[in-house]
Amino acid sequence: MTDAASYKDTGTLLFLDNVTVSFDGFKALNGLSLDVQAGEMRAIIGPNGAGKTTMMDVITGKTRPDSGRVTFHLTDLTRYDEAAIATMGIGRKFQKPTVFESHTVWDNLELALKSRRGPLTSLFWRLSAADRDRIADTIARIGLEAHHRRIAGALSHGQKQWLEIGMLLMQEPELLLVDEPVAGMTDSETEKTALLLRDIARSHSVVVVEHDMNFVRSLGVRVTVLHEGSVLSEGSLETVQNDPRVIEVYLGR
Ligand SMILES: Nc1ncnc2c1ncn2[C@@H]1O[C@H](COP(=O)(O)OP(=O)(O)OP(=O)(O)O)[C@@H](O)[C@H]1O
Repeated sequence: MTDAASYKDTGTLLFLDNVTVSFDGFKALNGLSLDVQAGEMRAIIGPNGAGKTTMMDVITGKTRPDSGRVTFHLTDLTRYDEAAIATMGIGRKFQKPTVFESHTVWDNLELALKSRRGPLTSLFWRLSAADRDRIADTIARIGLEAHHRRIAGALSHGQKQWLEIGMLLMQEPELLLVDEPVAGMTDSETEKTALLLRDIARSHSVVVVEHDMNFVRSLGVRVTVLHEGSVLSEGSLETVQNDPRVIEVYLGR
């Protein structure tokens, strides 16, 4: 049985198969293989330059690999562009929040919902009661009930990050890619973000890249350590933290 077949049998949602990406001869990803199960939340850690961002770029179609395959539900993503991949159900949240600062929390979520339905529809389209319920539910989920009429620009950094996660949820992605969500957050915001992602992971698959080990610990999920463009170690946070190779290249520095 090939690798691909065995992954399929165990419910793999996303499979990076021996992916290599070179920039001017330098291999940012070097034979990277990784699988994420349907319904799983996976944390990706690794030192600066390990290839984490490049990996996200390859999954979302921003960067094309030199070789290897990236499959989502057995569809080879390397044949599609960013817009098509987003439509297939992969949503990405970049490190810096990109909310519409001069719009309210509610309007940001409404815009995210409309943009999913396409520019032409959104010109004439009115919110249904079900749409309003979805926006209200999402506001509750991201903990911004008391702030829904506030201008996004007036929110704290953490609240903006949660709003952007909410905007991502409005697009109903099956898989969320979340890049360093707690960078710059207070401890209390970090704890709330872990709870939010754990809640989201009950109904979505999630890949989260993060440097903050306390945050990764509180997620309580399988961890993949990247180093020099490939997987160095994988398992629980405790397992990878005790792996001598990880200690040498990353945690022990
Ligand atoms: N467009 C590019 N051109 C040239 N080199 C690049 C390019 N993008 C990334 N690299 C290099 O590829 C390597 C992997 O970069 P990448 O950003 O994926 O790492 P990372 O794990 O996300 O790091 P960090 O934690 O610092 O964000 C780095 O050495 C980086 O300098």
